[in-house]
Amino acid sequence: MIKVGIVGATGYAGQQLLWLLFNHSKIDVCFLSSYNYANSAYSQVYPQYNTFINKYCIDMQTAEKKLPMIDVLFSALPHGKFFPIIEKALNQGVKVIDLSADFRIKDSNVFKKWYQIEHPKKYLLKNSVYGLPELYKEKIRKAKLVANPGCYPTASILALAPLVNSQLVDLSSIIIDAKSGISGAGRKPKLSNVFSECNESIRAYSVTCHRHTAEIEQEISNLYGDKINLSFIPHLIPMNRGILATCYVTLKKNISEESLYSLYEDFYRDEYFVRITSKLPETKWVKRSNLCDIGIRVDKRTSKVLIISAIDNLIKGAAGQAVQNMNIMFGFEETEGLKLISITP
Ligand SMILES: NC(=O)C1=CN([C@@H]2O[C@H](COP(=O)(O)OP(=O)(O)OC[C@H]3O[C@@H](n4cnc5c(N)ncnc54)[C@H](OP(=O)(O)O)[C@@H]3O)[C@@H](O)[C@H]2O)C=CC1
Ligand SMILES: CC(=O)N[C@@H](CCC(=O)OP(=O)(O)O)C(=O)O
Repeated sequence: MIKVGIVGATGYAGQQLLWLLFNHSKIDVCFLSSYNYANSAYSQVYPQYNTFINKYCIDMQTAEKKLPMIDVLFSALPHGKFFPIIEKALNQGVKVIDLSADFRIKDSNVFKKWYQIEHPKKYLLKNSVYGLPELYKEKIRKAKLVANPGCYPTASILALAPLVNSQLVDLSSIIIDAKSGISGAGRKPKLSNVFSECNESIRAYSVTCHRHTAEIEQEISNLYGDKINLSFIPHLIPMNRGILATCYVTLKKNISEESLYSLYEDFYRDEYFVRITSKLPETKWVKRSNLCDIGIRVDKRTSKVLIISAIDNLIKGAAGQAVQNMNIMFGFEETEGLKLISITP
């Protein structure tokens, strides 16, 4: 059994993480931190845990004192709130999995441009590993600090990786049109996320300036071996969870849909959580699972390739991927606690 602490356990991602860890056979959860609910019973915040989780939430100062008890610390705090404690955890030999964006962008100048702050722990960036297991499994195995990817980047990078890696892509052509359910914005109340503001409506937001553009570009450029700029357009849609990313790419030469399917199947041959599907993905087929479904179509009239991916933003896009990373870091089966499939309806 390994001992786990979660800071930010009362947010949507933290709660989803606790739900997954509760069903994991090798985990003992030692503490749960909250900001507004410190000293409240966790089951008061989320009554579905009544009789199952008897713990009380603690504040960050108390969490810090409990670091010597644990083997791994998950942070599901908002960006920027984890910096004061991360060093203390690492210095005490605690492995860290950070669900925020604080350690995803390797170049601190790029981080400053997109997050508008000077990175306060630059020296930790060189040792952080981008936690996308389908690309970085061996590095994750040895990592002490894993930066869990964002939800949109997970869906987008997995959709584009095989094609970009094959060097077939026209560099200037990539457009990602992505849609997210509202839980992607977290539990913290915000007027624009209120039911009557979002229901029966779809809106694009942060067009040309969403911070995930930098994260996707970093990984796509690494795969290609040269700097790639791309267009990323997120949309908010009126459902609780799920992301659908439609990626438009022009290839340097014509290639059949069948060959593209073979390319993708080969690339993800050993990856349990990626399914290459002939039927086009829908969020409902991956909801509440750690799966990423990917479908491909070639538009012969325009020579464009369309790659469509679907994930659950809170699982493969956050907590499930974090558990997948923990499994790899601690030598457990990668799928432990994550063999979940969607329920219909
Ligand atoms: N939602 C999603 O789909 C995804 C989220 N993420 C990332 O995961 C992290 C958590 O996101 P999410 O769960 O959506 O956010 P929420 O707003 O739902 O939760 C944030 C959590 O952090 C706590 N918190 C907030 N401010 C502070 C503070 N100043 N000091 C200490 N604790 C604080 C909150 O406590 P309390 O509730 O008690 O106030 C809560 O437990 C973020 O970094 C986000 O970017 C990553 C991928 C997907
Ligand atoms: C719908 C919605 O608001 N989504 C969030 C992305 C959440 C996420 O995955 O990303 P981070 O971990 O980088 O915050 C947004 O657009 O900021």
